[in-house]
Amino acid sequence: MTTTNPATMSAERFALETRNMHIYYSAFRAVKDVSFGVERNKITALIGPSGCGKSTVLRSFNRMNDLVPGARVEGDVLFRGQNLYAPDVDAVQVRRRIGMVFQKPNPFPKSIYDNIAFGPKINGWKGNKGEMDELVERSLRGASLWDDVKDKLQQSGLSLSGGQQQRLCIARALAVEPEIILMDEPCSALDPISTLRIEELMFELRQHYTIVIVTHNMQQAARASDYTAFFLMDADRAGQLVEYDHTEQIFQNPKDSRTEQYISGRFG
Ligand SMILES: Nc1ncnc2c1ncn2[C@@H]1O[C@H](COP(=O)(O)OP(=O)(O)OP(=O)(O)O)[C@@H](O)[C@H]1O
Repeated sequence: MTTTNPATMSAERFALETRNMHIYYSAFRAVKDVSFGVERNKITALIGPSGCGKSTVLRSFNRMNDLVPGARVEGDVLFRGQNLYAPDVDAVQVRRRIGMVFQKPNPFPKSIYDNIAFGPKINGWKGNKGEMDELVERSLRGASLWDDVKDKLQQSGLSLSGGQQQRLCIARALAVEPEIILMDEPCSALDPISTLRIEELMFELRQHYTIVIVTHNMQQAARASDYTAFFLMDADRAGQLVEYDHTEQIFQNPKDSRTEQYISGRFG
């Protein structure tokens, strides 16, 4: 049967969709009237000058803003066609299906193995030890870290290099089998080689997951994303979406002159 309902069609195409989304911190409107769809199994980069609301938008995608007193979202944020902010939606379940990797690698002060096993366990993991071993291996392989750590799974996650710690955090996110991975400047604390490794990893992960990344690094957005959303503050300091398109289009032939000025380094 062909689907003709526009809401269902957009849920099939988009992993996430915002419609007239406004985000406030108490009385301050940080993000104004943002509407766009995040394509499934693609990498979408959010770019724009400091303070334009990139992280705020990213955090709205898995209800991380709920943890900030005074923060509130208006409008719709749809995940599989369902409003993430509907009263019957459990934010903890949302965060299981929409994982997050932060700017600074933040492994738990536990063994490498337990860093991975922790999430599934608190989510009510029912398997046996052998199955957990498999899940740990699969997650570490998924984050391209298995070969580095397979002989030292009981060592502390904090003993790894910065780039390895970030891949451990990605493995930890994968362990709870999310559909979407949000990354907030995941490479800003890493050296160029570790950065490239994470970018290669993102390309691999794209086969199975949808990725949204906030980055300050324009080269990174240009080389490592499929779609780019460019945000800018208006006169009231509220972040607005200026342009959203294929990354190639944004970087080679942007429609809005402000995008052109930003990517050519004339402001921000
Ligand atoms: N917890 C908070 N409480 C109050 N205001 C906040 C909070 N977090 C962010 N803001 C404000 O919301 C606006 C958007 O911030 P946000 O961190 O989303 O921007 P950004 O584009 O990610 O910036 P940067 O690139 O510097 O990380 C800014 O004016 C910021 O001061």
